[in-house]
Amino acid sequence: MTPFSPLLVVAVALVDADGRVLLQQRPPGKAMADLWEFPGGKVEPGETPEAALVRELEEELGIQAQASCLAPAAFASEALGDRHLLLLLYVCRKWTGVPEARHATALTWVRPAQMYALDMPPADLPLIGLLEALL
Ligand SMILES: Nc1nc2c([nH]c(=O)n2[C@@H]2O[C@H](COP(=O)(O)OP(=O)(O)OP(=O)(O)O)[C@@H](O)[C@H]2O)c(=O)[nH]1
Repeated sequence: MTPFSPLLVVAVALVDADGRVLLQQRPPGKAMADLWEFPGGKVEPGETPEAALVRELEEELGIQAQASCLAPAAFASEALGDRHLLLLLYVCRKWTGVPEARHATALTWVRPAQMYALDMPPADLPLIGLLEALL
């Protein structure tokens, strides 16, 4: 039997002072192009989830967050092509710098209830209600 080897991805709901959450739009030409997603990405071998998220925030948005400011919030478990995605969602309210779209097509700040109107990856859909309850 093939061992179960999930794709481990970390993502974060960056929450501003008005309770809005940052989403970024995936660029054209990539899988799930144009969908709105939480900043984040794959955990590399040997990395902790928190270190991976700190790295992704710097790479994707040019902001600095401390691992201690990343609060584990929810997770998603979803088939993704021939893999199985485990997505760990953190909440973060404190960072340094102003997010800029270094990889994404665009950024937007929205309340969780507004996410239902956006096209998001299937794994993210159950996370919207959880964020509504949480924030
Ligand atoms: N960052 C992020 N990834 C998500 C979300 N939802 C979701 O299904 N994913 C999936 O999780 C994986 C994230 O890995 P990634 O960001 O490193 O990969 P990528 O496809 O953008 O590009 P890459 O493999 O060229 O780096 C992608 O397959 C992405 O579609 C989300 O809300 N945020």
